[in-house]
Amino acid sequence: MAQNPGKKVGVLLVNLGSPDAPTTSRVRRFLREFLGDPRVVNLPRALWWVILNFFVLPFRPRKSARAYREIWTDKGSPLVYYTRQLSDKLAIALDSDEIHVDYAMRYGKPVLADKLNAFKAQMLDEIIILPLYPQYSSTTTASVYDAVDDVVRPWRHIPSLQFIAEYHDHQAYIAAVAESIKAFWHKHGRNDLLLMSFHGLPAKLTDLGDPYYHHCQKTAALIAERLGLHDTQWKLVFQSRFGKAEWLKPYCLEVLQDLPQQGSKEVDIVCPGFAVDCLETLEEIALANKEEFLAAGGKSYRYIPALNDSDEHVKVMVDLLSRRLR
Ligand SMILES: C=CC1=C(C)c2cc3[nH]c(cc4nc(cc5[nH]c(cc1n2)c(C)c5CCC(=O)O)C(CCC(=O)O)=C4C)c(C)c3C=C
Ligand SMILES: [Fe+2]
Ligand SMILES: [Fe+2]
Repeated sequence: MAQNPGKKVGVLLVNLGSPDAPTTSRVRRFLREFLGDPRVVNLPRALWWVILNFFVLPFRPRKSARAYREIWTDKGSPLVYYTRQLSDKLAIALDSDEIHVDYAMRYGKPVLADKLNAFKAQMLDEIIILPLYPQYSSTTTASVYDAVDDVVRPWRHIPSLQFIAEYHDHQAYIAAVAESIKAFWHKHGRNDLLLMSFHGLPAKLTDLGDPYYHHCQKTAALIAERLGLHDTQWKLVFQSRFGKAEWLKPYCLEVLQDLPQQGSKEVDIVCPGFAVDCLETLEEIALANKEEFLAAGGKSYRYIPALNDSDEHVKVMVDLLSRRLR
């Protein structure tokens, strides 16, 4: 990759994170850190502290741990495994002594501060942070910015810092997702309707200036366009609602429960907002929601995997970085 000779650059892929193990106590520890982040739950602190400690953490971890056990592998959490693989393969693809590639998690391990401090010890000239969130949200991307800021604040010498804020309409990303859908259809045949499901957010965040909803709409429309789909052949939905407030609509589960009565008994579902497979895709979408759809009268339901550590995904990362490295 072309870059200024002698300039040492660190590239850090950052993903959300997972518990260390699918047990109630480890999931509780993970959720305490995750849901304690004011970017994720933006309620008055004292009120949320009471809700979190008395109504969420005593109950949710048991249920979530059960879900994590459904998708846990001998290599650990799929999210952490695929992120590590992607990072390793990106390092090989960039093939440069001057570019140091690593990965970290916003919550849990590997700890973001450890990875940034390791970059500091290597006396890099520049650090590029690439959050693995194609669509920007204050709840995810901005939280990575906060965490990086917390780490570098005490440093005397802060190198150039670049953040890749989003890539929701990046040509290589859209093409990679569309091609992965085409490849799936080529192998398994094609169902009547394609659902594109994105992680949800509290709806009020859009009014407060969070562009996530618009990014998801744009990503989905571009993928549909690239696949040559008519409006009746695909639908955008939002999954993983948490709590009682209104989240972005339409809700994935409600749509799936209604579709069979409306005559759509066959669906394929893809989650373009998830760079790699995780609890929310493998358990909620591929397992739990499938059961609900079939119970509501659906006949065929297939989950199309995330880009994960595929060569095509590595190429997306190289393409995203190439302009920054030049
Ligand atoms: C409390 C509200 C939540 C917001 C807002 C939220 C936004 C958000 N999350 C992701 C990506 C992932 N979320 C994952 C798990 C997960 N998310 C929430 C809650 C919110 N997410 C919870 C409570 C959990 C934990 C599991 C559970 O108890 O249900 C994951 C999976 C992690 C894994 O280990 O596999 C991902 C990935 C995005 C992209 C997003 C906003 C755009
Ligand atoms: Fe989430
Ligand atoms: Fe979920």
